[in-house]
Amino acid sequence: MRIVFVGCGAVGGYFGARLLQSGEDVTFIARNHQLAALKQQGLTIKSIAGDACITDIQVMDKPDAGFKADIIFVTVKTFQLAGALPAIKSMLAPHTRVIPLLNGISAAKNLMEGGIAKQHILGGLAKIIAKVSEPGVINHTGATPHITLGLFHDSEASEQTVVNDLAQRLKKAGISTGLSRNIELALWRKYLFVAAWGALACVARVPVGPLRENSGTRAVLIKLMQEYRAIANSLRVEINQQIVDETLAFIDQLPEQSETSMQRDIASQTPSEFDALVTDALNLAREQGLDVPRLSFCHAILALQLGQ
Ligand SMILES: NC(=O)C1=CN([C@@H]2O[C@H](COP(=O)(O)OP(=O)(O)OC[C@H]3O[C@@H](n4cnc5c(N)ncnc54)[C@H](OP(=O)(O)O)[C@@H]3O)[C@@H](O)[C@H]2O)C=CC1
Ligand SMILES: CC(C)(CO)C(=O)C(=O)O
Repeated sequence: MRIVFVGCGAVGGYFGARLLQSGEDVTFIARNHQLAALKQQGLTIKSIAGDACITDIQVMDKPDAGFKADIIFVTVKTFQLAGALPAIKSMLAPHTRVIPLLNGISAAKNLMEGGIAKQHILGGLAKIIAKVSEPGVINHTGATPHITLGLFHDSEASEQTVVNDLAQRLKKAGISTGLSRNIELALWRKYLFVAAWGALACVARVPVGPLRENSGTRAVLIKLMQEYRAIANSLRVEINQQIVDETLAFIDQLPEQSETSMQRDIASQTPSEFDALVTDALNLAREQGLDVPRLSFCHAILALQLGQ
């Protein structure tokens, strides 16, 4: 099975490397410094789950003519998805399945709006705390690396075979893998965590420790999570109080200094996933006629800072 990762950053590089170690046929579509480093020195993983150094990587900046994939994991950032579409499209054969591992709840929709037919797309999400520390080097510092796969509610039931086969390969590679019967809910659950925490953390400009310990910001965080929950519920995604409580409990046990990638990106004035994590949610709330005062506040402050 030919597995391609479009984007070889923290997520693509980590999971691609683990699949390579397990003997899978993996190709990366990469660019810039990462492309040069992968060609010259290979891929190095520095990880709390064990280091790895893999030379002789199959990597291209754009797929060769006629190069087709069986599985394409999309592992670029949300604002890079449109730019990755030509590479994805050129690797599609009728049986190819495309699995976005991006944060947010709109990647599948954006792939479809970008011209990728629905039958090619399966659901997925990644959990890991990792970053590219220097070209060719992925630093995994937190969380058990995990991938959840699942069919969308309107996918063909026969697609389950593809998902099951891929899950077996991921597990064989030592990757914690979950199969979700409700991938929309799983994506929203992750969204509730990373977007609500991220939006407030970007406004407050503090790591998670002070944000959750200060009674004022903790109260705002809880209300903001309820607003994300209300948006999900208005779309018939069953984020319930138990999920909100579990998400808060998860935030409560993160290392004090944790920050979200959107927070780091905004602080360093590099492009961020603000549109996918904050603006998308606000637009959905407006479409549904919901009053979301904390989300509106965070959006207004951040949009102003970002010059939008
Ligand atoms: N990092 C983490 O711990 C986690 C991240 N996520 C999510 O996963 C997604 C990916 O994040 P992450 O891996 O951190 O991001 P990175 O920035 O580390 O990696 C993205 C990579 O894709 C490359 N890229 C972008 N467009 C193209 C293109 N058209 N062709 C080839 N390569 C391209 C980028 O290159 P360049 O640098 O040159 O732009 C970069 O190397 C995001 O949605 C993120 O929110 C989810 C869970 C955890
Ligand atoms: C899980 C977490 C918080 C890891 O960095 C993330 O997905 C993000 O920061 O975007």
